[in-house]
Amino acid sequence: MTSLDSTPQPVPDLPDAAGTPAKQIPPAAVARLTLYLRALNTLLAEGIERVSSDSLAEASGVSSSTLRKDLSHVGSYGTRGVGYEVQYLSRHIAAALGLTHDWKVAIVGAGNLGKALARYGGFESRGFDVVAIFDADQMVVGNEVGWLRVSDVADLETVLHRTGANMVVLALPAAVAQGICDRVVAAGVHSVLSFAPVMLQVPEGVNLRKVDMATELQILAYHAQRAQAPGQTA
Ligand SMILES: NC(=O)c1ccc[n+]([C@@H]2O[C@H](COP(=O)([O-])OP(=O)(O)OC[C@H]3O[C@@H](n4cnc5c(N)ncnc54)[C@H](O)[C@@H]3O)[C@@H](O)[C@H]2O)c1
Repeated sequence: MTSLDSTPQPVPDLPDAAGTPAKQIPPAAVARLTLYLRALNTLLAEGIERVSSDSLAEASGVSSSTLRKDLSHVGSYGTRGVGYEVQYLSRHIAAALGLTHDWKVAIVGAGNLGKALARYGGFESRGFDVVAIFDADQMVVGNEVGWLRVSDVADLETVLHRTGANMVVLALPAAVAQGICDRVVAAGVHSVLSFAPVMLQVPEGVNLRKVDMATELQILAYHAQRAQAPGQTA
């Protein structure tokens, strides 16, 4: 049994741009690749075709040497004096991160958080299609959330299969999260993102990520406090 928290975890067998399995990319580098991708997509939207490693590093908030090392994991080195071709590199990183797949996301829990996530328009442009939202409360089932209608969690397995959902977000109370997670996994979904404030257990081979804003705020508070302490630099 494995249980992961929001600490970046090793990502095995990421495919390279050609779709063949590549060697494992260190978790911290995977996290930074998402930053580079975001910066590259901003450049693309601005019509910029080439970028130097220094500029891309600056836009991503990392050093040039870190950027070059991270990009070497996806086999993309750029050309000295010419830099990186923005569209090519963006596609290359997206492929390495598995973002060229068709991800269909189902949300379980149509409360404050679940509804906000379902209504957020920014997932689709990044390749994540929200295809279903569930709740157990019969006052909520059948309600419209964005363009979706809330399904009864009693029909979880049927709707997951019908919609082809391959990722599930848990926006549920802690007390029910493990039971729902078990059903999701038994239904064949192997990627779960949980907002529930509880440690979940999943079988080997299932990727579980936990988002915990309170922990992130505590880490931020720690750094802020250190920065304010006499003799410390930010
Ligand atoms: N990780 C974070 O940063 C973060 C931030 C905010 C909230 N949360 C957590 O996310 C969860 C949702 O928060 P919220 O504010 O949306 O709560 P909420 O009470 O508004 O929504 C929870 C929803 O889950 C539904 N539900 C309860 N049992 C269910 C079941 N067995 N199957 C399906 N649906 C069920 C409820 O009917 C309700 O609609 C909570 O556990 C909360 O603590 C985490």
